[in-house]
Amino acid sequence: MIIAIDGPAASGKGTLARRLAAHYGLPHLDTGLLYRAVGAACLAAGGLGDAMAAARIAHDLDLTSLDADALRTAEVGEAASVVAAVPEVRAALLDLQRRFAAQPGGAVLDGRDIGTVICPDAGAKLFVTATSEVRAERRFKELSGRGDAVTYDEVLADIRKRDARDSHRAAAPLVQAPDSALLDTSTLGIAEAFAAALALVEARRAGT
Ligand SMILES: Nc1ncnc2c1ncn2[C@@H]1O[C@H](COP(=O)(O)OP(=O)(O)O)[C@@H](O)[C@H]1O
Ligand SMILES: Nc1ccn([C@@H]2O[C@H](COP(=O)(O)OP(=O)(O)O)[C@@H](O)[C@H]2O)c(=O)n1
Repeated sequence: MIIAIDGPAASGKGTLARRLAAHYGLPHLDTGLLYRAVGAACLAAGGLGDAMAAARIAHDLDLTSLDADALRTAEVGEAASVVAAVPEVRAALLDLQRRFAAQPGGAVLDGRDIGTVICPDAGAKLFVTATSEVRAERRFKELSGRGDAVTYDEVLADIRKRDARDSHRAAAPLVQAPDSALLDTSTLGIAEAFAAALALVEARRAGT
């Protein structure tokens, strides 16, 4: 079974994807990390202005060398969102994601376009969301907890700007797939959100 999980920044999709993958014994791919890795490499190479350089970096991306912790900063999130709007970058990352999804037994992938573009035939699709204030609070706690010098207001502004860019770009915009189940986690803790996500996936498996 392929489980596709999409949603805006810090909605909790990665947390749910990891838990669902552990529950079903499936491999998990955090596709945001791919775009973060391309964004970080562009920053290191001098900037985000060269779309073709970004596409080359995406094409040569080595999945085994991703440093997830180093990539989860606000600055890299913003850079990821900029390079993610480049169609050639998305095209360069397409096969890798589809191959991951095609593993025997299935996989869990989370991102922005999994249910719409990468795995349109996924057996279960979730669109995870929460209010921007709740998401900013969660991301603020996460980033300040690891020692990043950010304020709540900066995180909220960053999330709003990134969501707007991700939703309004021409290439694979962030949009809920019509056949996905909506899960709003604004008032749910992690355990409650996981229980709700599991119930939605089980309902899809049962064909209800
Ligand atoms: N339902 C929830 N309640 C409270 N905190 C949550 C919830 N879901 C996720 N979090 C926390 O919010 C932060 C962002 O979650 P994450 O799963 O990384 O989101 P995303 O993958 O959508 O960016 C993490 O620190 C995570 O532990
Ligand atoms: N499938 C995906 C995953 C991420 N992305 C881009 O990559 C950025 C970082 O994604 P992420 O999932 O790591 O971000 P968070 O939701 O964790 O903040 C997003 O803002 C999107 O611009 C995308 O375009 N498509």
